Amino acid sequence: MAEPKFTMDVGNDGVAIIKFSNPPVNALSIQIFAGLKEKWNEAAKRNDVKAIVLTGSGGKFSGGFDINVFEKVHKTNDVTLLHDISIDLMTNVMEDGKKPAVAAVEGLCLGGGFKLALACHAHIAAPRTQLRLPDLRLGVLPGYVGTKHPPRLIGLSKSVEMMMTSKPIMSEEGENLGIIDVVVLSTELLKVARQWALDIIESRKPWDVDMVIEAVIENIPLKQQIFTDLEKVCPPHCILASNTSTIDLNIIGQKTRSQDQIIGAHFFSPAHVMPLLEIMRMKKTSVKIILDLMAVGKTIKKVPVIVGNCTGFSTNRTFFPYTQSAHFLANLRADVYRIDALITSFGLPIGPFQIQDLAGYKVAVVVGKEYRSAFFDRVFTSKLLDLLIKREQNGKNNGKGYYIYKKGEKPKPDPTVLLII
Ligand SMILES: C[C@H](O)CC(=O)SCCNC(=O)CCNC(=O)[C@H](O)C(C)(C)COP(=O)(O)OP(=O)(O)OC[C@H]1O[C@@H](n2cnc3c(N)ncnc32)[C@H](O)[C@@H]1OP(=O)(O)O
Repeated sequence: MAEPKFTMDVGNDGVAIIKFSNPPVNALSIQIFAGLKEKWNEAAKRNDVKAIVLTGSGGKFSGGFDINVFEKVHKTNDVTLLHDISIDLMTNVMEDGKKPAVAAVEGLCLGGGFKLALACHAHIAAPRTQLRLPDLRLGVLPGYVGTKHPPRLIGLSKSVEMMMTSKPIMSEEGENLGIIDVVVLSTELLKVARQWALDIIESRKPWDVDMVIEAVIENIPLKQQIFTDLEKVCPPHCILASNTSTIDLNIIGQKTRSQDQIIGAHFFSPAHVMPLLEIMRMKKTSVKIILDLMAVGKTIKKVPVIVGNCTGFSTNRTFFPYTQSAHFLANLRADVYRIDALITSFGLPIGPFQIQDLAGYKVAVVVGKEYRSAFFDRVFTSKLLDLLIKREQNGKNNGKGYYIYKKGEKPKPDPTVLLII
């Protein structure tokens, strides 16, 4: 075999093309991993490099890990030959890199080569490129990022099929499945990959998204602490989202320096059923973070709607006066069950008091506190919930609320509630 070679050409547009060569099939030896790591670190440090394109030479991306090394390991039992530099390269250097990377693959993209491509943020392929995880055929489990990225990109069943059968798929099928972003002519491969990298930098295309969603109870100091901690451990491109339904994001992010990364991702209960995803942006939230969250929302088949930032955002700002009106009427001695019945006969699936039972009263109490502090001159304060909590009623989660909940039975009004009113 000829000596492995690496080149890095940095264009005026800030895209570094890193090319590796190890004829005949660009097999991944320890020298290749070490050389790629060196080039990647150089690209990460250089101010004139904004993004990276990774490609193999000679019309082949890579035939995978150097199988001669496997043979040596089998013969000698010396597992140190399988140096962990490859894992370090793919997970710590490439995946955690702060600059977007695009893989331009053609011909062969097998085993470790496929995983090397998957560790990049986007994947462009030439026609009829072979994508394959042949690891099991060699008696090893697909390592590196091989069990992590395929399930995220093409779902569990197709990934397991690829891993268990070691059968290849072609780049055209990969594009249909979503593991390849686009298939382009071999002559266009580098041009398209380069433009893709620039589009990621300019926020015209999303990165593979890193995202954290905070979903603790509506408690300001707790949320602030969580975001201060997240800022220390998450990379700068990571979406730092809060599932708050109510608290102003400026307050949540007040103690961080990462306000451009902070955004609201309000999933509606029950989150696995309700399609709406309310995306709340602050003035400082970056366009890239908004676009990335939109892409995540669409990927998980939600309906993302972008709204501005204020206490209650858009849905709870509308919903809260509705609940308040119901409580106002109850305080005028209207029958809570009649209110719920009228609302359901109007066409809503359940009434305001039953919704409160489902959400639990603790949520209603903390949310009410936020509204009182933000809109103190226009909030009606009812004692009803406090009185119910004193009677150890907390809605559906302890079976006792405005309604009585028993397994297998429809909720029944609790007539003693009317006595309190
Ligand atoms: C942990 C990691 O994720 C583990 C992995 O990466 S597992 C995946 C390891 N890779 C593989 O299993 C691929 C094995 N190779 C093949 O299937 C086929 O060789 C191929 C499809 C790449 C090419 O097939 P074909 O065009 O018919 O050429 P073929 O004659 O087989 O190979 C050409 C040369 O490349 C060498 N070669 C192919 N793959 C190689 C590899 N992965 N490592 C080292 N050498 C390899 C062959 O030994 C041969 O060398 P020679 O000319 O000196 O005899």
